[in-house]
Amino acid sequence: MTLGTNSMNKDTILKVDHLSMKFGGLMAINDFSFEARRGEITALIGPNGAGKTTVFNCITGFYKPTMGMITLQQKDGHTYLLERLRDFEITKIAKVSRTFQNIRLFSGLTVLENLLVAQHNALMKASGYTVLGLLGLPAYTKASAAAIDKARYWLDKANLTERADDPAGDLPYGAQRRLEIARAMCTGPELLCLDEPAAGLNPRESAALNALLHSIRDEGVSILLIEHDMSVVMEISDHVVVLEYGQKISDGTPDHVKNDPKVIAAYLGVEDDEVEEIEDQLDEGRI
Ligand SMILES: Nc1ncnc2c1ncn2[C@@H]1O[C@H](COP(=O)(O)OP(=O)(O)OP(=O)(O)O)[C@@H](O)[C@H]1O
Repeated sequence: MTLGTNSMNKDTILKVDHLSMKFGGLMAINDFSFEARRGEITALIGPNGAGKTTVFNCITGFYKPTMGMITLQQKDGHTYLLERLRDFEITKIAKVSRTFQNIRLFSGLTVLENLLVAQHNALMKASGYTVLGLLGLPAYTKASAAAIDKARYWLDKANLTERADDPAGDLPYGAQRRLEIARAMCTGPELLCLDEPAAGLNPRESAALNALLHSIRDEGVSILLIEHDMSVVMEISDHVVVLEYGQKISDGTPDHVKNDPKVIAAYLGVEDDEVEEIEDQLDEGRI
């Protein structure tokens, strides 16, 4: 659902208000609110089972939240209530793209073909949805050239140009991850949501991923990611939000969050008041 324009701060791209999600008797997300700013990398972190994927699934339309509002504000000021859109509308109209924990490429298609398939909607629109359009309309020819240019651009950014004609399934794991992100970028998102992009990567692949994410941010695209690898989170994020048992326990810069006793307690699985004692023991080298 579009809200037209509104009075939200123009630097906010995503506003999650009082989100709750219940599975039967389990309150997986409980009154969770946060904002992601435009042009920033925001990381959503928390221990296993904290509710990160559930929040992602609510934002990207895989789940309908039990309660709450998720507002996406585009650069031109148009806003959409994501919980009222269907998942394909979230990509197409609200311009939110996502990747998944498990790689989902067309492994038998080439790297380039994967990037062209992602632009299928734009190409079909230019064809007027007719075979004649596909064969002769100048609009289609123009759109098709633009799709190839965009694919080339993201191949280069993802450092995959040399592998363009290879089947996607033949790429090493880290390159497949970058291809998935390049494919999501070919849909022209304003917000890119990444579910554990660094999972299973070696340090070299992880560095290549960080470089790609920084170049995406530098183009003004906002990124929201779930990540377990704290070195990745601390290195690339501008803003970190921490969830525990479906509730927000911390929100701020990577430095702020890293030193927040509530976060340390959540990750170590101890009570808040035990944190100071643990910090002393760490300082004294007793643990
Ligand atoms: N479809 C579902 N049906 C029932 N319970 C669910 C469903 N999806 C998630 N849950 C439960 O909701 C809670 C939050 O799960 P979620 O997967 O969102 O956490 P997470 O922080 O992403 O965990 P992880 O880091 O392990 O991926 C868990 O207790 C999980 O078992």
